[in-house]
Amino acid sequence: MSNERRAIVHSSKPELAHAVAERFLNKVPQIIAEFDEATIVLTGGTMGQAVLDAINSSPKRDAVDWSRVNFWWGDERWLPARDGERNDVQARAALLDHVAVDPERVHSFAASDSGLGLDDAAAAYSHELAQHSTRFGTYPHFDIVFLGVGPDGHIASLFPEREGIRETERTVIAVRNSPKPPDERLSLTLPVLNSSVRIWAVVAGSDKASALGLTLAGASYNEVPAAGLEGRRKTLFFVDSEAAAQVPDSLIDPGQFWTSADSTDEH
Ligand SMILES: O=C(O)[C@H](O)[C@@H](O)[C@H](O)[C@H](O)COP(=O)(O)O
Repeated sequence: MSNERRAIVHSSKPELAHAVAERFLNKVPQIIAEFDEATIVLTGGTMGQAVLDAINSSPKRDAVDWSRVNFWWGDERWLPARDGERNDVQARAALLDHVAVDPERVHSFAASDSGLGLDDAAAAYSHELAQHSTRFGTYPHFDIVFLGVGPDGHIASLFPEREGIRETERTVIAVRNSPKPPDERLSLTLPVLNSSVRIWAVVAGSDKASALGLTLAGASYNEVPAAGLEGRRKTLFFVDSEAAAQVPDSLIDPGQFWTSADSTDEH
């Protein structure tokens, strides 16, 4: 199957969040029907949370058998377990606390008050991934990886011109001196993110236009980490019109400027 990579443009941030939520709510039941479970990697950041909020407010929310959904995170901020800036705390507040998830299927990174050091926390998550790996792998099969993209092109906690973005052996890294606060973070590495069947990057705002343009024009991933994204089947950049300002026309989905009513299309 060919690997597709393209941008799907929505007119505003709320439209964008709503459309991605609807797509998710159509896709996940199909995945569960076929494989008996669905495995999702969540992201931090404003659009990641906006999508979870939109999923939570959708009338289709309760049509999903949430007890069959496995949740992992692409990255985490190294903060205490209850800190409101943690990605998992935000995701729980936006969605996971409102649906009947199976707690054993929700895989948070360790917190800074867990008693583990940062490197041990990275090793622990790596171990947890391996425990749920497919037959030959060191991490699970992922159906959908959600990501945000920073103004510098970072994804998860993989930043431009840092070692982490070039890591190919480890599945999880500890990040220190992060350009985006907090200073310390944990992140899946690019090969793990790219192992997903689908990558859905959700990107909004004019401050992301340059990074997104470079990403889709094929910049080096060392300089623009998002340019290294390549899911096994589809790599979709769901964007608002401000973020799309520098994307070459040929890479914009022909159904561009979809309204939410059009977004039930399934790929
Ligand atoms: O923990 C985090 O901060 C992230 O996972 C990070 O990679 C984020 O997704 C981007 O920085 C985009 O964030 P915004 O959507 O808030 O710009």
